[in-house]
Amino acid sequence: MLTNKIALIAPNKNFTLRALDLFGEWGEKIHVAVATKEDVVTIGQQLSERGADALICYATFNETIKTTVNIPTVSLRPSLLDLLQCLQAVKNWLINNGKTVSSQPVVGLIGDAIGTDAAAVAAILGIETKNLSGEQREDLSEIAAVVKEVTIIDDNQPCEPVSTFHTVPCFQVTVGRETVFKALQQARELVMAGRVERVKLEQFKAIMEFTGEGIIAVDSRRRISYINHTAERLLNKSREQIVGKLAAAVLPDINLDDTLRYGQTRVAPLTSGDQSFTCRIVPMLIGGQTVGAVLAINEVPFSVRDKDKANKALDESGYKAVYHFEDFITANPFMQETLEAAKSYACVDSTILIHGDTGTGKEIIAQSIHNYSPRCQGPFVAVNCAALPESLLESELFGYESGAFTGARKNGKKGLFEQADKGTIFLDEIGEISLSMQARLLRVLQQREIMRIGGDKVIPVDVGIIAATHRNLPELIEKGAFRRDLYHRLSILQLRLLPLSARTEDIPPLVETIGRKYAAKLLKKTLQFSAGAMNILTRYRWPGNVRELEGVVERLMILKKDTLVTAEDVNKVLDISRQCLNDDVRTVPKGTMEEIEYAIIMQVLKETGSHELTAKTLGISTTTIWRKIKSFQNERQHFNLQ
Ligand SMILES: Nc1ncnc2c1ncn2[C@@H]1O[C@H](COP(=O)(O)OP(=O)(O)OP(=O)(O)O)[C@@H](O)[C@H]1O
Repeated sequence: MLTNKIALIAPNKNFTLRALDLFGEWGEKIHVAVATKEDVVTIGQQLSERGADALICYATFNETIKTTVNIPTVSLRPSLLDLLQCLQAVKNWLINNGKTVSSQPVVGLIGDAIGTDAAAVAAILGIETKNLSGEQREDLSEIAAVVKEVTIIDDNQPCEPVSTFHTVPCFQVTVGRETVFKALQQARELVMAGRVERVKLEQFKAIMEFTGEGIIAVDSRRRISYINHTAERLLNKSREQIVGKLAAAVLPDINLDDTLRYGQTRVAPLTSGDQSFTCRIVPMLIGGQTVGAVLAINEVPFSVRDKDKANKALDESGYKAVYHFEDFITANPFMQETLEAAKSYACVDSTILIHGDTGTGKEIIAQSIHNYSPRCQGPFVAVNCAALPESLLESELFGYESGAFTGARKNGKKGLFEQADKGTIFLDEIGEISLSMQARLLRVLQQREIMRIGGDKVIPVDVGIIAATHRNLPELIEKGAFRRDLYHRLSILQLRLLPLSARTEDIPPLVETIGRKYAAKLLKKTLQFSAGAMNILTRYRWPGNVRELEGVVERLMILKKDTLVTAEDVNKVLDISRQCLNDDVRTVPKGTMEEIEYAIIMQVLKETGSHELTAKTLGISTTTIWRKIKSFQNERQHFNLQ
């Protein structure tokens, strides 16, 4: 055990003796060890193990040692004043010996501790130098050929061999007493700061031991730096087995990328043996920089079997989100930023509004947000507000009590808000709901409670709300068709999805991913698209966006006998959609855009007999079909038209 908590690592015996003299003079009992380049790491580690709180290391030793010991180190090298004193003596010698300082008196500098600083100070004094620090001892004879007048060496080089090989005088730059004193002071301050930090750390650890949650800290290099007892118990592993290990090796379920790279908080399931836990991953921030992550592991009271059962129940109810952010293919920078924003939104509980045309991926984003959020274990309930008449939408959303209306179930019915409890409700086509429904919805958003139709009980609901629309809601507000207060409630966090025509760089990767998906589904080989084929695909307008693109790739997959898709193939397949539309347009009477659209939809609906097939034929979603029919009929009613 060291008596004093500070130790010095010196480069040679002379240095040691001088340092010991100084420490003796100041009444300091500092342990001084001599090291070489080869054994300095071992000596540093030994001193640290023997209880040193800080090391003062001679110049270049410090660079080698500071990353190998876990105590602070202070570098001890000649200060500028030390260099100035030595170089002034050299200058005086040159002058006294009749050498002209500025006319080629070559002064050799040897030693890593004096390098560039000495050259700079010499330049100020008008002395020309040559750095010989890289030269080997054996080459000292050659130094004589270069060094015309004087050699200056650092503390690490004894003067003797230099003077043996050539006759020029040798001056040594020594670390002065002032410099040693400053290093000692600095080491003391670091020890003090370290003590304060250690006390804080002990307090922090004590607090961490008292929290009910398992806590694991991970540093920026993804190594586990701390684990509390609860986490040891939950993972059934000891501190020794975990600390210092890579997080990925110990916790393979946990993905730290989003937290360490983007500073995001997220929640993820964590399994250990047959136990399942919920893990919150929070960034560790210092001055706005992410320097690591803290994992808070929460014991959830169900086993893997129960979890499977719960998942099965979710599967059976159909209220399950299948998409994750990775499923959203995009190479467009704006959309990539949108995905990042969506990930951040997933970590908070505010209402999110997604704008985007049909088929741009609003539902994928809504599902991904749910799966990324702390609500991911709960249900994901999607409601298409345009697909249901108002009375039905109301009873679907809020449920009803027994006998609430004729035809109501005997025992009443839970509404979708209740079914989405602890999960997320996705209100698609929110722009289509009536003003009275908007008023009811506003109350739910404000109070997070509902009342069933025919009931008098207030039921609290714990749901995340995501709404989506293709409509320009501020425009609807101006027309009096959408409540401003509801809009403000809904749009706390907003996301905008670009139409496919505004992000054509997404078309090749989407074609590839969709192609692979259908190839697997239809047990076929993947398609190769010629440059001409891809050119047409990227120039097409894609009114039905990604959904339409999916339809085109699926059609190609079915129709193609070989795997190479040419421009002609693409034109043919795109022509089917165009023809379908054009033929129908020719058969409908002239009228407004809405009237023509309505007529086309009704005609295809008559031919196909199903909303799904109509949607597929026209390259739009069933939601859009429902919405267009409904909005056309509403308008007719509103204006009393036939
Ligand atoms: N970026 C994308 N990457 C991969 N698939 C996508 C992407 N965007 C959309 N899709 C696919 O396109 C189809 C339509 O997506 P989605 O239902 O999410 O669109 P939407 O905007 O909700 O449409 P609508 O408003 O008409 O309901 C889905 O099959 C989805 O898988």
